[in-house]
Amino acid sequence: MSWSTWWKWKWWQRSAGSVEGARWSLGEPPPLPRGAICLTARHLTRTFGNGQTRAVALDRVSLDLRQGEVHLLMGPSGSGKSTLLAVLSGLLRPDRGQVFALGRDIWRLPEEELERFRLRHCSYIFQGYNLFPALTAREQLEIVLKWGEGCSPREARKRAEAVLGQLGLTHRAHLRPAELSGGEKQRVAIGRALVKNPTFIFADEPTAALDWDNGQLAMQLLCQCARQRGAMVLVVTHDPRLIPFADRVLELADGRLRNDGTAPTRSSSSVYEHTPLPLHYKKGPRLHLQFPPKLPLSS
Ligand SMILES: Nc1ncnc2c1ncn2[C@@H]1O[C@H](COP(=O)(O)OP(=O)(O)OP(=O)(O)O)[C@@H](O)[C@H]1O
Repeated sequence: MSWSTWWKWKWWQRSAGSVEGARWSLGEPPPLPRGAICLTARHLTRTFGNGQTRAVALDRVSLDLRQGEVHLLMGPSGSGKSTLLAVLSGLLRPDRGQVFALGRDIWRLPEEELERFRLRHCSYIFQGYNLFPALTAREQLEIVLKWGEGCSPREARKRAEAVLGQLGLTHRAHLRPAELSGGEKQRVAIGRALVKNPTFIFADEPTAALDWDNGQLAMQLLCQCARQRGAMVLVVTHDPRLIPFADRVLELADGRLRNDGTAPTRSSSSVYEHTPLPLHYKKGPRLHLQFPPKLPLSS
């Protein structure tokens, strides 16, 4: 391959949002193989309040999370699930303990570097969608690319449209959140999480506000992201019906891990692959995400 062909190929990878291209541009090592430990927590402790109102949300929690796998974090209300997700994802500083992500102790990074790390590697999905009311579905995705990666408007639009197309939302791209159904809003939120090709996806009760059909669809999208794109997915949930989608299930009780997910769930990928789509989605084409999205070579 000549130098100019190589350069064009690298440019295309980068502009197409490919992980390889993005990593190359950051001078980072190649991605870890599926199943490799990519995020490690050691002895995490987090309390809120003091004196009589002191609550121990996390009590010396240690765990390992793996590339390309879907992890469920379960436990009773108040057991510390959201706190653990926030600490692991760089949103909430622990009182004690360490979080190693891609070999870096994230809570030792300077604030600016931590922010860059979150922007580049982490995506968040919440029960309440957290969409901007004034932006259309397409703009919700574009803003992530323009603001987070400094993409040109043209490139951002192309990538946003490609992901919305794969989510079956092309015909809804011009609508604002108030004009979308709950399931569509969650698909936009998932699209916004996926469009930047994150290394880690953190989802807090992503299916809680959805009916079961849309909940399954949301989980299928997250599973595809893990399987095809190699993302580490961590989902906080109360819903045991999501267990068949997971590679590993971690259980918290009173801020302590009952099990650390070391034992994988029964062949979850085959369960996932054979989970039928909800009936009304069978009428349309089956959703298959591709990472990076297929984009035309000419811009
Ligand atoms: N900002 C806060 N201020 C005070 N206490 C808090 C705060 N956030 C969490 N806590 C306390 O920490 C503990 C764990 O809360 P957390 O929200 O992590 O649990 P959870 O398992 O996610 O609960 P749920 O399933 O109900 O969302 C609870 O006792 C909670 O009251």
